[in-house]
Amino acid sequence: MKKCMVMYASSTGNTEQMAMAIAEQARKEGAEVVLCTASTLPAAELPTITHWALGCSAHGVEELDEAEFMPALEQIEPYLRGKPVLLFGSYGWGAGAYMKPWEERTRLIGGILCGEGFVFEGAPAETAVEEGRQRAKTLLAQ
Ligand SMILES: Cc1cc2nc3c(=O)[nH]c(=O)nc-3n(C[C@H](O)[C@H](O)[C@H](O)COP(=O)(O)O)c2cc1C
Repeated sequence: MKKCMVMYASSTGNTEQMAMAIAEQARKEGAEVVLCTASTLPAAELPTITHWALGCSAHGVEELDEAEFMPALEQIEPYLRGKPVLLFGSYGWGAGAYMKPWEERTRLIGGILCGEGFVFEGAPAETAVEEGRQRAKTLLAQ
């Protein structure tokens, strides 16, 4: 049984909207889904997860959210080795530049990236939500 964690941090709800769409699609693909925020990470679930969808918006100067997201990501990273990982998140003005170092970091710890990190501007438009659903399908097909 595939078990997908959709873990995210979202200050104004933009990345959260995408997390919901990805979680819904993952369920449609037949996976058990654990949907949580970075601050409500259920640590006991981590060893049981087979597929990962991790969402964080652009923070700082093209960085991940240090306060809420990074502590959860650091807890999760040991479990990403050899597993399919979809990265996603919303940005405001930087065209998603923050995603590249995150992709590299994920590769270095042995995560199997499900394509490039998926970025979208502001609140996700319906076209972005549809791409998110497609990304979730691709993730769960691995
Ligand atoms: C403190 C702070 C820092 C930000 N830094 C960036 C940035 O470096 N690059 C960027 O494109 N957007 C930046 N943004 C904009 C957010 O990424 C953008 O508004 C996004 O849609 C928020 O998504 P969320 O509601 O999921 O957190 C920043 C926003 C805040 C509040």
